[in-house]
Amino acid sequence: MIATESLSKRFPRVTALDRLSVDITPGVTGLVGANGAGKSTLIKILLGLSPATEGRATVLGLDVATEGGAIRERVGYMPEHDCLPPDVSATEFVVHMARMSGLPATAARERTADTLRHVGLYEERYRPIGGYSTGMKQRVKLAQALVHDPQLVLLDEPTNGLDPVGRDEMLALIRRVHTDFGISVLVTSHLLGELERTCDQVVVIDGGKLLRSSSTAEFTQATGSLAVEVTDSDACPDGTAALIKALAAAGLTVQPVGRAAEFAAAGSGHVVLVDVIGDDTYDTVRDAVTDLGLGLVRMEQRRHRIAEVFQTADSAHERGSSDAA
Ligand SMILES: Nc1ncnc2c1ncn2[C@@H]1O[C@H](COP(=O)(O)OP(=O)(O)OP(=O)(O)O)[C@@H](O)[C@H]1O
Repeated sequence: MIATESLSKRFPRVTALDRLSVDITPGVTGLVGANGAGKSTLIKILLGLSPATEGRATVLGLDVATEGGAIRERVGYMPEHDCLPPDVSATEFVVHMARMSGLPATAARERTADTLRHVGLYEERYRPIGGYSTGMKQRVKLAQALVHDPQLVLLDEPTNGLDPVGRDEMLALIRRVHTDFGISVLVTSHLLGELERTCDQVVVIDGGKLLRSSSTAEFTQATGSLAVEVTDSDACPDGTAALIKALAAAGLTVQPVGRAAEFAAAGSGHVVLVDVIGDDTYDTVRDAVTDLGLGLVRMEQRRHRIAEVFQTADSAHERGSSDAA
């Protein structure tokens, strides 16, 4: 769907993209990188709006250097920054954008109504945009990217400025753009974690260079540890501590509860991580829980979080540099 080959973009003082080669397949793809990593620069090159200094790129098989117009007919773009006129309503603005994309007047009005309903802005669509909340403005930006029924949308930081609930709603909406309409999505974010739930593929860039491009499933593959959560009982007022002791006595390695912060954040603090050494580890855990008379809330294979993949790489890198030093 998108392919870049040794793509570079140099500004006088900074190299925004540095020989980036990546293949992006249809579906929902996250483009992750810190501020200044080169995400917006890449999007502008892919739209044919800004020329690359070196290298090549194609979008839907079209060359960004020579076929920018054809690309923009087939691709929707949601820019990062606030760019909406405050004095017109969402309906007026999105109809205008649909007309600019070449839709006839009636089709533009119909598509606008459908698209605004889809992004959850139906009730407020006749009010001036200047009075909208940040979340509503982000939805208008998304609607104008979708209104001409593109094959692909490029969404630059669509969750920027949103609170946690707004972020979740926007991410769910982005997922539905693909599942309900079959439109492929490239979405940028500086937050690795939020794309893990939304994207099929994640591309990570840093300083304009590709760090990694993998399917989300590869990033989050199962680890060798088991997350176990138990209840307390009258006989064992601290069920977790009793379980840790029993499992250690049975020869299993139990990691400190503090490592299970992601589960604690989800509302359950009593999780222990047990290293799986074979199929009988599951039986050992079950038997220990039963012998102690505790309730087993869950026993599940733990998966990597994407951020951990990079933390591990960073600490290995730091260890390497201090060894060298
Ligand atoms: N027109 C420009 N002239 C000079 N430097 C630029 C220009 N556009 C971008 N840059 C620089 O290129 C680098 C990459 O910028 P870019 O906007 O692509 O990053 P980003 O990953 O999108 O970050 P952000 O999320 O903060 O926008 C930055 O160092 C930026 O300052």
